[in-house]
Amino acid sequence: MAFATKATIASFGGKLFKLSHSSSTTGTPMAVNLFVPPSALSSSKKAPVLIYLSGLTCSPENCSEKGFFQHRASQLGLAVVYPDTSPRGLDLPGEKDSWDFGEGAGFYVNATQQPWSKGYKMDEYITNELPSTLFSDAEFGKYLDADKVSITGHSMGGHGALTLYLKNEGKYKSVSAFAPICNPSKCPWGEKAFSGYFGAENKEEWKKNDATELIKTWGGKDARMLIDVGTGDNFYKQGQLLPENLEAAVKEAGVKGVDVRYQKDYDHSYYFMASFSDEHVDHAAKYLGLL
Ligand SMILES: N[C@@H](CCC(=O)N[C@@H](CSC=O)C(=O)NCC(=O)O)C(=O)O
Repeated sequence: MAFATKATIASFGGKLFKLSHSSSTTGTPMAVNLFVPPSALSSSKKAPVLIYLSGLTCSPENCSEKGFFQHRASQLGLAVVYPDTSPRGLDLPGEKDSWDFGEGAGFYVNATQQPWSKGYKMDEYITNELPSTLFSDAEFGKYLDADKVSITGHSMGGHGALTLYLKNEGKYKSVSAFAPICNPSKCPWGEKAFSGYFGAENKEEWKKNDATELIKTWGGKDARMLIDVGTGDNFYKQGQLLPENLEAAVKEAGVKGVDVRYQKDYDHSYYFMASFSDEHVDHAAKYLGLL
């Protein structure tokens, strides 16, 4: 059994499994939460999967506890995977010095610069190791449909969802994001993270990991992309998110199927997330054949 089960919690008629496994990509134990809907628990029908990527400082707990994805996912028969946001316990110098870099802030990239290249490989972990380990697991694989996967996320995780979707055309059926960082090469959070993970001068690597840059050369026809941003979000007001830059790139590149919505007065918190999580689950469900 690849996963150790730390807790099994009843939620909206399904089960939330709090799991841990040993990752060869990060070189650490990794926590992950998995919600299995009642339909998959009580029959042999496998559930399509939505991967949710969390923001800065988060663990798998934040969204499982207060994102309310399980509400609609349970009704529709969708499984939800809540991974962690970075390796933990590598003990790299400076790893815990700030809340927006290092532990809890892996940015879903493969770091190329020392010491972060030792284990800060969250792109590889989320794209390959975690799904292949889950889908082939003797206990949990039987619940999950490996051919029907979508991705979503919040803030740093919203950017992770956008970039992993754009980098891996066809792997995910759709993408959505809440208050995503849209153009990290141009905002303080992203400049700090990319300088650390890739090096301040390595702008080619920055481009390959920036959603606004990636969409300029994206080859797909229909982006199936939903983005919500709150107009009362202080991080939006401070220029950390820059959704307008993404919208401009979408327009210039002629990409179809991108819906960016500005939600009046909503902030950056999980009150915002929970208010729209049903709609993001519906967006995923539409392309996963559940609606
Ligand atoms: N500690 C910080 C605030 C950190 C924060 O707001 N994190 C967000 C994600 S921000 C972008 O990735 C979050 O999701 N926090 C967890 C939560 O449960 O709200 C500060 O002091 O400003």
